[in-house]
Amino acid sequence: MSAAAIEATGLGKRYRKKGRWALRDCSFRVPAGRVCALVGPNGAGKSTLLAQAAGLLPVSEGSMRVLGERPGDARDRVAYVAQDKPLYGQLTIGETLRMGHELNPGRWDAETAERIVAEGRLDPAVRVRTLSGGQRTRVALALALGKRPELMLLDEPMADLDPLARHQLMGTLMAEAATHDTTVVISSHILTELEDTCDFLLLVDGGHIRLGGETEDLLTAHTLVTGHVRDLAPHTVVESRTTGRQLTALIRPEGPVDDDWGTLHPSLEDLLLAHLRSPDAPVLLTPSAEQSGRTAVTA
Ligand SMILES: Nc1ncnc2c1ncn2[C@@H]1O[C@H](COP(=O)(O)OP(=O)(O)OP(=O)(O)O)[C@@H](O)[C@H]1O
Repeated sequence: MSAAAIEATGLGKRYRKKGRWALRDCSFRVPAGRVCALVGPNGAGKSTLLAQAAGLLPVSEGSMRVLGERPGDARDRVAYVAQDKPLYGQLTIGETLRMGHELNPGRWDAETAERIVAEGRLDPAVRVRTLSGGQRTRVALALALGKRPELMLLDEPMADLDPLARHQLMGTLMAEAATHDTTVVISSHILTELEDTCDFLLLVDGGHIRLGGETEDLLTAHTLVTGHVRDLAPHTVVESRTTGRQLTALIRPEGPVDDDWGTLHPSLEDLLLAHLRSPDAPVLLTPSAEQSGRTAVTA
């Protein structure tokens, strides 16, 4: 089994004593070198999980290892781009990149950081406080990629970028990740963006991991069936809906599927939406996402 970039065992977080759990009982691993989509509805716990992995939020329960270390200890090798992209407004873009250089001696990739800024046609002499939301995002990603991290934690990084900039920056991000074998964990609500770029998936909902594993494996483990289906046994049913006598269901086949049923391969969107609409569907972690010593499928 390949090394893990992130491993969590029984991970939990609550922000206030006796408050609601933002994350609970999360056990999973993200293998090194993967581009992992972190998806889930608003308030699911994605930002909490990323901030914990970045070493910025203490773990309330359970444990987490990042690049084999306690999260805070791995900070030099990790780049984290938070949703609000905190940058020093009084610095110019050029000064911001110089700060990146000084904070990351021996690792800093000035050429990449400067190229990302230049591709956005940003003047290095301009102060960060005068930038638009999307332009700040570009500078934050330039800082993150300039660090040449082993792990990038990106919290909805593309949300305020125009479609062209999003496409171009996503391309740069993926090319850099592939060249340097960087692990990327990226949260987003834009499923199409993730479908094209991510090879690993974590679905968080209500503070729990619902799905985890190689995207291909998770898709292959499911089938969309339609037809005059009365009994879906022995298959595991994620979601089923009936219109008249016609039934449509997303199942995890537990053996051959009836020849009379129509079958389709689900898209990533089919898979995620069916799980989000069915919070009681059993959890599925493929072997690459499960913690060593745990079973492949946990209910
Ligand atoms: N600083 C905080 N204090 C108290 N509760 C918080 C805090 N930050 C987050 N929470 C709560 O923790 C839960 C998870 O929030 P989190 O921001 O991690 O979700 P998310 O999946 O990133 O959501 P979104 O998609 O809207 O960004 C929510 O119920 C939220 O209200």
